[in-house]
Amino acid sequence: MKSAVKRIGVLTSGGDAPGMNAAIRSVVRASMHMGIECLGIRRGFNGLITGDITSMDFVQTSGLIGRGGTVLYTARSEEFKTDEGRKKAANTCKLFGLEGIVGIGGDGTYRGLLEFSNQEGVAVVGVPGTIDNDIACTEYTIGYDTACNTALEAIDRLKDTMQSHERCSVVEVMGRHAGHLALYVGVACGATAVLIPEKKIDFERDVVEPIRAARLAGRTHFMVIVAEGVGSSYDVAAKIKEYTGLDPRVTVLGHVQRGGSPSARDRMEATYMGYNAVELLAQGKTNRVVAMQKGAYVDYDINEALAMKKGIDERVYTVLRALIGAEDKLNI
Ligand SMILES: Nc1ncnc2c1ncn2[C@@H]1O[C@H](COP(=O)(O)OP(=O)(O)O)[C@@H](O)[C@H]1O
Ligand SMILES: O=P(O)(O)OC[C@H]1O[C@](O)(COP(=O)(O)O)[C@@H](O)[C@@H]1O
Ligand SMILES: [Mg+2]
Repeated sequence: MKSAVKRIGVLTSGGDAPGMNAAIRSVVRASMHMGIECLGIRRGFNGLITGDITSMDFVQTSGLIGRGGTVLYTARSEEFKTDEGRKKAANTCKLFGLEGIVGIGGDGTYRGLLEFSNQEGVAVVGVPGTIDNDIACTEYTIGYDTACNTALEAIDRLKDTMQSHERCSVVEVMGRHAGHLALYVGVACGATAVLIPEKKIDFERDVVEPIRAARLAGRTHFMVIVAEGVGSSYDVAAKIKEYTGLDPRVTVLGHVQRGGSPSARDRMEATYMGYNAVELLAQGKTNRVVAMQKGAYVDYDINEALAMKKGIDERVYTVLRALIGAEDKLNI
């Protein structure tokens, strides 16, 4: 098959995620395999505006599969949200002969790609990369598995010292709009309570009662997981003190969750999705995003993808509530 594009660029944008490097490697090598030249665009959309472009080849992508972060750097570009910014980016594409862009990032990155393609006619494909797993069209985003495991490892360590001191721990997990990470980690660490932005919080029901139930069962240390999007974990801790008399310690896991060598799953997803993205451009397609649905790799129109909504996995939430001894009994 002859490729529809001869030269493309790859960029990473928004918050970084473990596995972005593996995706870059895959995009570059898949391109070479399909007879396409792939250039690296540094610093997200800013690099497209300023012409911050670097050549990429087989050797340069060697060793990238296991490296955290993104060698292309990432950025949040306000200028790209303007017509003038995108016009400058289009001139960069003309100068370097870029006919297509693969953008690895979150929903914001998809919006940027869409605006750019609509305004300037450059072919674009998005690859889902964010630890938040909050992109509606896909069950999985690159980085999520590693971030879950990183958070879990830290929480397991915290649990040791919380157990020794018979304390309550409040742990803030990343996710400014989404609670997928907090919920998953909460279930996996056997948390006493989990607070996520998708669920309206009744403090007595969702925090105090689970702590009480654990105490009545003989437990003397408690783990409360709070998603960033819920608000300040310090406020949650102060409220626990007020309601229970416990003196919680707060840990904000923060950006440590975004670092580290990607897990096997993230390396695999990044490699597959990167390959699929290049294949779409080679086939002459544009305005697509690669995704996973029911465990299979698929792709969507970006408009369609951005219009989709994604809630938390209600089944996981139900199981969590059941296992923390919440009162909402099922009628079976
Ligand atoms: N409506 C938009 N028009 C143009 N560019 C956008 C738009 N929304 C987001 N972007 C670009 O995408 C970048 C990344 O988006 P952001 O929401 O920060 O991260 P993520 O891609 O991880 O969701 C923004 O900094 C901006 O450059
Ligand atoms: O890097 P910053 O600007 O501190 O942003 C923090 C945010 O980025 C994330 O880590 C990832 O979000 P995006 O992938 O949408 O950029 C969020 O969980 C967190 O709220
Ligand atoms: Mg986002």
